Parts: sequence; structure tokens; C-alpha cells
Amino acid sequence: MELPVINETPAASAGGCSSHSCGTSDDQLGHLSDEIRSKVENHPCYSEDAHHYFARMHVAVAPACNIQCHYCNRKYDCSNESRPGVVSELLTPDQAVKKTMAVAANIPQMTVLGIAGPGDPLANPERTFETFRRLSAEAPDIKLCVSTNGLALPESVEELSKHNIDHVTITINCVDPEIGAQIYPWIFWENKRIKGVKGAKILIEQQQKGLEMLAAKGILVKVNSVMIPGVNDKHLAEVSKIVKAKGAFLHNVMPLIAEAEHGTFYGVMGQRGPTQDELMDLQDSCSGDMNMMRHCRQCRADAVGLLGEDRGDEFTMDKIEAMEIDYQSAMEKRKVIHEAIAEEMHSKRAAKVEKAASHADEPKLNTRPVLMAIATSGQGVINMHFGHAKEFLIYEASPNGVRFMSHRKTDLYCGGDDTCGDGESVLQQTIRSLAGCEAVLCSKIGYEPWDLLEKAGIVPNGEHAMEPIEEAVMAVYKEMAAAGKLDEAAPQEERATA
Ligand SMILES: C[S@@+](CC[C@H](N)C(=O)[O-])C[C@H]1O[C@@H](n2cnc3c(N)ncnc32)[C@H](O)[C@@H]1O
Ligand code: SF4
Ligand code: SF4
Repeated sequence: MELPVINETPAASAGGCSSHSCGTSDDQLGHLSDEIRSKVENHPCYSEDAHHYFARMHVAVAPACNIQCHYCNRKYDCSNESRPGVVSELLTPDQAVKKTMAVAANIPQMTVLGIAGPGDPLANPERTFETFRRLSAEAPDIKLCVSTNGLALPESVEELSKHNIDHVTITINCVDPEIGAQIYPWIFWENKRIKGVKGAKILIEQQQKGLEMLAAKGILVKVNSVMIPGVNDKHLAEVSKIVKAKGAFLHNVMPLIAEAEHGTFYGVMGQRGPTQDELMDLQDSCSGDMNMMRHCRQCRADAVGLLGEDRGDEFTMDKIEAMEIDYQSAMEKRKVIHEAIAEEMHSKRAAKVEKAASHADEPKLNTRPVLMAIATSGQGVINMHFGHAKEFLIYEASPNGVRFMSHRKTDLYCGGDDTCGDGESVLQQTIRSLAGCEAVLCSKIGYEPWDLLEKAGIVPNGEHAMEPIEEAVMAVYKEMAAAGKLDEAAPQEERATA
């Protein structure tokens, strides 16, 4: 059975499972044991539902790495870029603790502190564990997370479990050393650089061993895999099965980001990343066995805020040094806010289950699935102007219900530079990024984008402002069905075959 955490309950008209990802029609969080539910329900990465409400932050205390991946270059930094491994300022453990407490006091919805680089946290054990040690004592209400390539994991499991760490991410791109040799040119192991298949074999063994040790301790493991077309794309479904069998809780298949200017091996060699469709197909093919994460934003190693937003500029060290933080009172305020959000989430879930039950006798639609883009700034409702959206969440509506699929980033066109490098207007580029979607739901939209969206075959819709996303998506889907629009092929398909 598909695991509970990631997708919310299929919306109102859902009559059962969709064939691929969204496995149950009940309240999925309700299927978890109390212990696991308490670990995931306010973790924005482990629960798709929670990511609408709760924020995370990373502190960049770990500069060194013990392996080389062909897609990573930590020397390239751009403050406007959101990408793993990128940071603006490296922190000492003391600075990281101050920063975390300042953010937690100012953004009470911040529940999770992760260390994810810019290098490998376990290749910098003193800095990483000093940060965790202090935070678990001084800010016990913050969940602590770590993200690692896994090479030094087995020797670190004991220490990790001492610091109240419930969540560990391991990047596992393969279980076959031949494939590993195409991703990892070398590892640094027992004071030697070990290249090729031999190095990849050691890395894979350490990752698998670390995964089993964490699972045995009841620590929740998320596995990240970078999808690299032509290298490991055909292999990742097998990886998914194996890591699930060894106790991983969640699988996050992410697209390779490879640009020549980043100076990575793949970037320079012209290795491409997957298309949106390739990524979604692979996530679907893994999801029969595994609980999939689809809402990862591939954050910077110093990201702050809700997933998809970055408030790092508000919390530079010079600003933090000037703040006066009373963490004891901040903690009391945080507790009240967390309880209020939990209550809101709970009543929304209950209302959804009730609504689904009240529609259970309706005849099931016999219509094709449709993708819709949503402009939201959080709280699970449609509350953003089209022109202010930095990203759109993509949902699929079908006779089986509504499910979250992915997100698409956009260059903000409203108030920004009006043209991209290639002469295309930013608005045109935004609309192009929504290819495959048939409707956009936002709180408001101007005449110009309205017109251009219609010309692109995407229906703009500002009629569901402040409504819960899934209900609004299902309402629009039913309107499209009633208007006979879903009996025909999707407009994009027609255009493609014309
Ligand atoms: C920057 S790493 C830091 C943690 C640790 N060193 C690791 O690799 O797991 C965080 C995540 O970003 C991923 N990542 C790094 N560069 C990437 C790229 N160019 N494209 C896609 N994912 C990337 C890594 O594979 C890893 O899952
Ligand atoms: S393990 Fe992480 S930090 Fe190290 S090279 Fe790979 S992606 Fe970069
Ligand atoms: S990179 Fe993905 S898993 Fe990590 S904090 Fe960002 S959204 Fe969560």
C-alpha cells in the first residue's frame, strides 16, 4: 500500500485509488502510528500537507566533502540562485546556533533545522555535532535533520541518535558500482583517494549499511536520488525498491541541475537534466512500492523559510548580532502557534474526509486527467496574484481525485526586468513554463497575462481566491467536465499532433 504521509487525501469526488501514486482515499496521516505521525506532521519535507504551513532552515556549517559527485561544484555561488550546495556565508557552530534561534523566534512556523552542506555534514563531524549538541540543549523544540552522501554514516549513527535527530537524508544515486563510477569520480576513504568502480562500491556499501543501522534505531530515513538521464534513470526504480526493503521511509527523486557555468563535470560535458515529464514518469514508476516526495525545492545550503521562499537576506549574521532574543518566551509563542496550525490542519483534513464521504454515491466521472497550476503563498489556499508568483504548484485532477504533482519555478515578471536574456519576455517565459497545464488558479490576474494564457490554451481562473487548493481544483475540473472539455484530447496534445 502507498504510504500515508506525502499526499493528502484525494479531494471530494475521489472514489478510490489512482493507478500510480496516490494510493489511499482515507486520511493518509491517519494511517501512521502516533510516534511516526508526530515526527512527520509538522515537517515540511516529510509531509506534503505540512509544507503549506511549516518552514525549514539550513545552516551552512559543513564546507568539506569526502567524495566528488560529477554534478557538484561548491565554489560557484550566486546569491540569486536556489540550488543545493550554494551558500552566501559559511557559519561557525556558534553563529549557526545564534542564527537558528533568531529565525525560530522570528518565524515561529520554522520547525526544522537541517545541515545539508555546502559539503557533507558527516565529513565535518566536529562542526556538525557541536551545532546539534548545542541546539538540542538550547532549542529543544526544533527538529534536527542532516543530509549526507552516506560514506561516513555507519560510524556516525551512534552520535546522531544522541542528539535527538529523528530524520536523516542519504543521497543514494545507485546500487550498482558500474553506474556509480559514472557519477562519482573518486571518494576519500581511509586517507586515500579511491577512484572509479572501486570507490563507488565502497560508497554504496557504506550507504546501505548506514541506512539499515538508522532504520534499526527507528530514525526516519529519506533517500535522495538525483535523476541523471542516460546514467541512472533506468536504474532508480530498482534503487527505490531496495531502499524501501531496507527501511527507508521516503524517496525523493530530484532532477539533475547541470549548467556549464557551474563548472561541474556534467555541466561542462553537456549532460542534460530530465524533462518534467521524464521526472514525473519515474516518480510514478517508483511510487507503486515507495512513498515519494514530490515537493522538494532543491534548496540552498543556507535556505530559510517556507519551501519555495527564501528569507535568508533577513537573517544575515550582521542583522542577527543586532537582535535581542528571549528564546524562552519565543518557545512559548511557538508552541501556541504550532498547536493552532495543527488544529487548522486537522479540521481541514476532517472536513475533506467528510466531504468525500458525502460525495461517495455520486457517479464516477469518466474523463481524462488534467494538470492545473496554482498560485499560493501557503496555508493550502489559493491566495497569490498571478504576477507575484515565484513558483506554481502543479496538481492533477482526475476522476480519482486531486493529487500534488510538482512545482514549476518562474522568473517573477511583475516589477522585474521585463525581458530574459534570449529576448523572450519574462511573462512569455512564465507561460511557457506552464506547458501541459490547462488552467491556472490564482487570487487575481491582470489583463495582459489573462490574454496570453488564453492564447496558450491555458484557462486563467481568479474565482477561487482563499479557497482550499484541492477543493478549488476539483470544482474547476467538474466545471470543465460539465462543459464537455474533458471528452476531447488535451489542447496541448492536439497542438502537438496538428
Ligand atoms: C548539496 S548536497 C549536501 C549534502 C550531502 N553532501 C549530499 O550530497 O547528500 C544536498 C543534496 O543536493 C543534491 N545535489 C547537489 N548538486 C546537485 C545538482 N547539481 N543537481 C541535483 N541535485 C544536486 C545532492 O545530491 C544532495 O542530495
Ligand atoms: S556529496 Fe554532496 S557536497 Fe559532496 S560532492 Fe556530492 S553533492 Fe557535493
Ligand atoms: S532540499 Fe528538499 S528535502 Fe531538503 S529542505 Fe529543501 S525541500 Fe526539504
